[in-house]
Amino acid sequence: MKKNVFVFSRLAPEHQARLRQHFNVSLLDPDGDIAAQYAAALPEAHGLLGVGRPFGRAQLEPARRLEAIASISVGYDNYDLTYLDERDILLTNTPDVLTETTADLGFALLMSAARRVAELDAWVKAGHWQAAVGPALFGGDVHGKTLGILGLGKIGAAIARRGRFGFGMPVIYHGNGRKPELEAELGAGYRSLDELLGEADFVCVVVPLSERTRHLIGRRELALMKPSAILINIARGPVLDEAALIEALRDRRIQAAGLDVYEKEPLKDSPLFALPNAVTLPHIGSATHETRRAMAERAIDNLERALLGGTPRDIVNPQVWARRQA
Ligand SMILES: O=CC(=O)O
Repeated sequence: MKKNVFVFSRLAPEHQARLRQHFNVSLLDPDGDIAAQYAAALPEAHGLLGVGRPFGRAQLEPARRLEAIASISVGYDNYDLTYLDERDILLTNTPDVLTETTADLGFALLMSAARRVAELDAWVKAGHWQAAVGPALFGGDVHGKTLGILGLGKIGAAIARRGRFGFGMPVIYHGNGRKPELEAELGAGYRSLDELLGEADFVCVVVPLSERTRHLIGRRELALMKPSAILINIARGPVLDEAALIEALRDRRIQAAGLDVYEKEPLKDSPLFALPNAVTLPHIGSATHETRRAMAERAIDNLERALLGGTPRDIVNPQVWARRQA
């Protein structure tokens, strides 16, 4: 008998068709009664596929047949791993396929914030361009400036390569531990958090959200940054204390910020909207046609292996898988 899969995010028709080859598939209709659809689907589901919904004890308690969840994302901070462990529910994610695309977006934010691309685009379209621009609208250089990476994982390293080899930027980094191979490849120097904040011209936040990294950058840390420095966040909103960041941007205690993620998404009625030195994007780090397709395929592949046999490529909680094999 086919197992049941509930898809709680948008999925392209060809991916739906692929899933239907092996599973009974039900799809969340975003225009319908969301709570009623979850209530109907969860008790039957052996597998879940999608992105961006908080899944903890309260949400998953009714899902008594659930064996695996395939998240179409690299981040999985919206899952309660302790509860998944308790329930023996396997969780997979989609690393690797989004690394370069997300690094591209990080660099786009960096360039945009430094050269005021978004701000001046709006200025031109508002009809303000009457004469050659003067120093009031100048930006700052990117090439040759010091690039500070908080979290030199795969995406952090991909941003660092762009900076080092494309823009001649010295790279410094802070994270859980030293990365000798990347230090050699990038000529990167390890710094304490405080040293990095004081030295970098660009601080790129690329750490996963966890209890250790929640509000990693707050008022104290922002005060350590240079007044000319630019902060980029493509990780998760709560890694920054957003209220403290807004104050720092408003008072020009740092130069600018490039943000793709926020404490509460979608971002609505935020003081950030009034700040020309904040570039605000709608959580689009991996949002290209090619990469979203690759992520969906990787997630489906993981789910097929988890429910049909074979080892999924991207297991977040390997102890669950190990118990299942024992
Ligand atoms: O934020 C996006 C992801 O985690 O893939």
